Amino acid sequence: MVKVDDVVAGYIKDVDILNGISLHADTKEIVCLLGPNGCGKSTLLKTIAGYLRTRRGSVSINGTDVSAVPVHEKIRSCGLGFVPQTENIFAAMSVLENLLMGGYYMSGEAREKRIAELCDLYPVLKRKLNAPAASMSGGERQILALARALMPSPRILLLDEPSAGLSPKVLHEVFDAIMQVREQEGVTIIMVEQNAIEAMRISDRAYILSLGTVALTGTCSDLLHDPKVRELYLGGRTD
Ligand SMILES: Nc1ncnc2c1ncn2[C@@H]1O[C@H](COP(=O)(O)OP(=O)(O)OP(=O)(O)O)[C@@H](O)[C@H]1O
Repeated sequence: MVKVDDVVAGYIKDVDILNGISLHADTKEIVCLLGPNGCGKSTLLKTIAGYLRTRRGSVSINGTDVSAVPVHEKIRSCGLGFVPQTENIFAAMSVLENLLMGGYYMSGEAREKRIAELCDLYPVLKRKLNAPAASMSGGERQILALARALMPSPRILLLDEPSAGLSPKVLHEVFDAIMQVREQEGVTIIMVEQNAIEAMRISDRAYILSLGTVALTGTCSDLLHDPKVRELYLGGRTD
């Protein structure tokens, strides 16, 4: 379980971007973070990952305060995976080399076994294993970025806008891949998204942020059926 308790954080001295945010994600839950541009979604994800230090409050994983644990240590010892919004693959390397980089800390045998498992889960990786990552489409790149983060079998995955720049059809393929991660690997997922309705369709709960605070939270089925939420946060869509 991931717990964020009353967190304040920011980039510049005396300027707080997160203003006392609390949230949690239970084991095997998919939780999405929504809200307008600049409200602090990516900043919250970076703070959970450990790229940014908390100025107040705490981030804990399975009851242990990990607020001061740097990101590389969280990946190595806390079972955390992080897929940033941009520059999330090594374009100059092959698909195989990207996966090997994801398993940097693993033994050779464990890496090979894990690559075979991920190729079974995502056949596009098997088809393109020796191709340069730069030759992949946008959706394929997102699946590679996801698979690379999955190499060390994380228990918690943080995804920053996995559907950014994708067409609606490809977006659904990437979201299907995310659901597979939860179903087949039992991973807890916290995901920042701009495609709010689509993200809520695959998530259990959502937090809608505003100016670095939680404006609304609830189950996605409740939020999706709330006319006020649709009017204020979902662009008035009724489908
Ligand atoms: N590296 C940085 N240095 C200083 N300020 C930053 C930095 N990154 C983000 N910010 C500021 O923090 C605020 C929140 O940004 P953040 O990227 O968390 O928002 P967001 O909700 O993820 O937005 P978007 O939906 O547009 O990606 C913005 O005002 C942004 O300008």
